[in-house]
Amino acid sequence: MRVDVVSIFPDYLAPLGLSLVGKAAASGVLDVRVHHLRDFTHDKHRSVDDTPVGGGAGMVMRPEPWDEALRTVAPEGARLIVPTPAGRPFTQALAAELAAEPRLVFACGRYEGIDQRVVDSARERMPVDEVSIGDYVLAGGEVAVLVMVEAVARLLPGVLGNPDSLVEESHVDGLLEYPVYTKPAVWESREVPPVLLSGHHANIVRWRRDESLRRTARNRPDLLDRLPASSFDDRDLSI
Ligand SMILES: COC(=O)COc1cccc(COC(=O)c2cn[nH]c2)c1
Repeated sequence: MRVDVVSIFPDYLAPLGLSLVGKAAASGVLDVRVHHLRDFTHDKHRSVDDTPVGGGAGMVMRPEPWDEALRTVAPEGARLIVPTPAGRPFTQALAAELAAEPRLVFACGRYEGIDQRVVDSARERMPVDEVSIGDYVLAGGEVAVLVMVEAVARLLPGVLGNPDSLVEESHVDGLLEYPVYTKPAVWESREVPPVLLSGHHANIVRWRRDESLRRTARNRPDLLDRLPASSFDDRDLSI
């Protein structure tokens, strides 16, 4: 997979060279390229923003540099992702969908945002997703890109040491993951739940499912509404 990122703060994307994503890049599974938006300006001050039409506080990113950057960086066949508080939610399902794409381009907005005509124009050339990583406002899209690239990269074949860990994790089966424990069996007088030491695989599976349901009911009751009724059969969900 090739990933291009356009930003006025390209150094913000340096962490993509580290750890998991860095290894994926080194192994050739992922090819990440970061571009400076100002390289697509032609005025003396390399300006990328201007005052908002219609008034209002702050500045808006000008269409010309973005249009040139995206036409240069994102030829046919790429999918454009624009992080924005006004976007559709970024979910594990969307991460899995993006992991199947050959090319992704991320546009990092700053200030009050990018002139909307850039997005409208790009939609005529390629698929465009305006995506939110959460209901809060950041100073720019760069951090959201780090989040999304990591969530996507870890799904790529060969990136995770143990791909089995992708099966039982939060949001894969619609539930939150059960609590996990390691040695020692007793730590600071706190025992690991005995069922996990019992060696009864079926009991362990059931306990973990119950804990997932309990944790989901406590932290994310909204997720329970989406589950098929069969998910609950005879379970007691007392939290
Ligand atoms: C058309 O899209 C745009 O103009 C995007 O413009 C901006 C402006 C300010 C900040 C951001 C970064 O995204 C978030 O804050 C964000 C994403 N998820 N949750 C919060 C993006």
